[in-house]
Amino acid sequence: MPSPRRNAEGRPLAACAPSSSGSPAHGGGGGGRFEFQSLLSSRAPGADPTCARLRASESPVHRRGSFPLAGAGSSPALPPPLPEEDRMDLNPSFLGIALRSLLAIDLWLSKKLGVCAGESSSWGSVRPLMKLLEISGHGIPWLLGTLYCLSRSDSCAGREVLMNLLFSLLLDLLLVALIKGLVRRRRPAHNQMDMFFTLSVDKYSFPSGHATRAALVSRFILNHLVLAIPLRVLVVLWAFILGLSRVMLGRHNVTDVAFGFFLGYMQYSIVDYCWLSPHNAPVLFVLWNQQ
Ligand SMILES: CC(C)=CCC/C(C)=C/CC/C(C)=C/COP(=O)(O)O
Repeated sequence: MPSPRRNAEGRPLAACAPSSSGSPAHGGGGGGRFEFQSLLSSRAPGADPTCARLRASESPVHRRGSFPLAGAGSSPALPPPLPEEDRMDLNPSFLGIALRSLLAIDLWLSKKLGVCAGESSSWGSVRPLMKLLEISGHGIPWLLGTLYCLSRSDSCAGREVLMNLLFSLLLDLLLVALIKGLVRRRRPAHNQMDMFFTLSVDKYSFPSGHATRAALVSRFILNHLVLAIPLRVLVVLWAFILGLSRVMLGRHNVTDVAFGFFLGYMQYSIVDYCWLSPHNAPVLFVLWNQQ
């Protein structure tokens, strides 16, 4: 006898749940993915409390007079209670519903905004410009640029700021790689994996490394460079457009970028708190000065 279909948590799906595995709507599939599939399974009629009530009332065991009788002339026997895990499925928590709704909106909006995901997309002609923007937020140019400026800097204050920028960029790479490896959310199905120089964890999309870098670097620049107002506005605009371009290119969902901005912003607070100076990290500065 075929075993019943189960949802992402391994709980049995009701018979009226639509079959959803392997559909392109689920982003190409992948082990443990928490996307439309779990959304459908929890909203499937079998998991919906209203539907469950309806089905229960249609069920032969619930029909008046059709219960198996406990004994001749006695009252009808009660149906056996549902197993614990089924009861949990029939009563999804408010948080669960809110998260699943957010996820559905996220996937829908990200697909709608992915207008440069391919050359044939509606804004396909802007794709080269978006890819240029992608390079402006890539880790390699930022790391190499900071190292180059450090090697050319002849003031103590300049070296201190650059040393901290280098520390920020490395911390960012580490944290993003760690979270991507833990969360393992696949990139959107409409993404073309044609990015310049990626690490193995970059097959995952949560959070967006470009968004974390954009928020971190722009906050760093605004706090440590004396810039005229128009240039400050330009820095903020760059960060915002870079984040938006990740979704337009189809690289990310909106929540990857939103969380990336949040993480980058918080990373700057960490850097600011642990600010490296010749007083608290003399070895670093002495070593660099000997270069
Ligand atoms: C020192 C070291 C390990 C440098 C690696 C720099 C590097 C390859 C960074 C990857 C940058 C990248 C492609 C991030 C992915 O950004 P998303 O916005 O697509 O998450």
